Parts: sequence; C-alpha cells; structure tokens
Amino acid sequence: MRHPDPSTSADNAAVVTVELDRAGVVIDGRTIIAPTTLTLKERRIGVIGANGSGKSTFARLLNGLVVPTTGAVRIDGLDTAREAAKIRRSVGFVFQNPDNQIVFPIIAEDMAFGLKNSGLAKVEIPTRVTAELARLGIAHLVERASHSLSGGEKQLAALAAVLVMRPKLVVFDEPTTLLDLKNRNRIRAVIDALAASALVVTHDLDLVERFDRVLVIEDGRIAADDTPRAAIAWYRERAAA
Ligand SMILES: Nc1ncnc2c1ncn2[C@@H]1O[C@H](COP(=O)(O)OP(=O)(O)OP(=O)(O)O)[C@@H](O)[C@H]1O
Repeated sequence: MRHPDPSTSADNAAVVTVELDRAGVVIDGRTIIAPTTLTLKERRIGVIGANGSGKSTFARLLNGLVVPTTGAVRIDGLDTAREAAKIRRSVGFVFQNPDNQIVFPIIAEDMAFGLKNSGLAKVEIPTRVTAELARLGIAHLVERASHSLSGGEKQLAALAAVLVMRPKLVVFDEPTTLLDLKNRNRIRAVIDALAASALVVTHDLDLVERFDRVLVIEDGRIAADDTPRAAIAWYRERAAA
C-alpha cells in the first residue's frame, strides 16, 4: 500500500484544466488537427485512434511542443503560444522514444539537470533523484551510462526524469510500445498510482480501460469522446468496418 508523504511525494495532486479553444494545426496546407474546442479536467484521459490520425500532434499541443496555427490552447489559463516555459514546469511530456528525452550520459545527471534549473537546493537533488528511481523500481540504474540501458530501462529512466520534476499533468505518448509485459505492467501501475493527472496516447486499449475519459481521434478530429467502455467499443467497431 502506498502512503503518500507530502514532503517527499514525487507527485502533485492538483488537477490541471486543459482548454482547447478552436485550436487547430495546419502544416504545409494540410489540416493535421481540425479546429477543436474542448475542456479536459479529468485525472485520467486516454487518447486512441488509427496511425496518423493526429494523436501525437494533439498531445504535443498540451505543453507547447506544437503551437496551434488557429485558435488557442490554455493550461490553467496560460496560453501555450506565449507561456510555454512556464507551462512546461507543470506539464511533463514522456516521449515514445526515450532517446528523444535522455540527454546526459549518466542517468543521475540527466535527472539532476531539470532540478538544478528549477532552483532546487543542490543538497536536495540526489535524494529526489534516488527516491524517484526507487519508486519506479530502477534505483540500481542511478550511475549507469544512458546508452548502456535496454529499451525498457531507458523508457523507465525517461519517465523518472519527467516525474522527478513533480509535474501536475503528465502527457504520455505511447508509453508502452517498447516494453515487455513486465515493464508494461509496471508503467501501468505507475500511471495508476500517480497523484498527478495523466493524458495517455496509446494503441494499448487495455491501458485506458479504467480511465475517466477517452477521446478517439480520426483524421484530426475528436470523433468520439466518452467513457472508456463506450469510446473503445466505438473505435473497435470503426476499425472493423
Ligand atoms: N511536423 C510535421 N510535418 C508534416 N506532417 C506532420 C508533422 N507532424 C505530423 N504530421 C503528419 O500529421 C499526421 C498525424 O501525425 P501524428 O503523429 O499526430 O499521428 P498519430 O495519430 O500520433 O500517429 P501514430 O499512431 O502512427 O503514431 C500524420 O500524417 C503525420 O505525417
């Protein structure tokens, strides 16, 4: 059983409000995300849909990695086009490919980098890093060279580097794709236990079946927005057609 201690908990329990206000993305004249208006306040949100439907682009809109070409995206009232640096302090993004995320040669250095920039006292950094790695069951990786890790270990280390910053919302872009069954279950348990809100883009429908809300994206539009049961059933039927 988990006993959260506010002084050491790696999570932040506040719920984030995401607002898309006619937000759309057009690249080279092609509509990738059609103008979309929606508010997300749930703690667990799944985003599913076919390859190339726009899921990653949608996810990237939420922390300013992609800026809408029409309309606006606001996180707790902050516009991603104007306040991306501030927003990234409360919205963490876990990339599908951890190589896009891990920058430093040693895992502990990679995790310490963001903490140093956030102004955390130097003496507190190793404790925060160690605690986060331990929470994900990978404390033994702390001094390992990033390039020597397996795909699954890297994925978990990249996740640790995001969570150590204690974001209020964690956006996951296909977090289980590289993982074996054991590590997939571990990520699933980590998402379940997060005090932070989570939005998860995935093809793994089981992962979102107990979430609060699931969006199905089709050709850059929110084609279904429902309970997991209803949204997944809609998507399965659509995929079978
Ligand atoms: N920077 C870009 N330049 C041009 N096209 C892009 C860019 N980013 C995304 N696209 C295109 O937008 C469409 C949606 O891409 P996106 O990665 O959002 O889809 P996805 O639903 O996450 O796909 P998958 O399930 O295959 O990962 C694709 O056709 C993709 O090629």
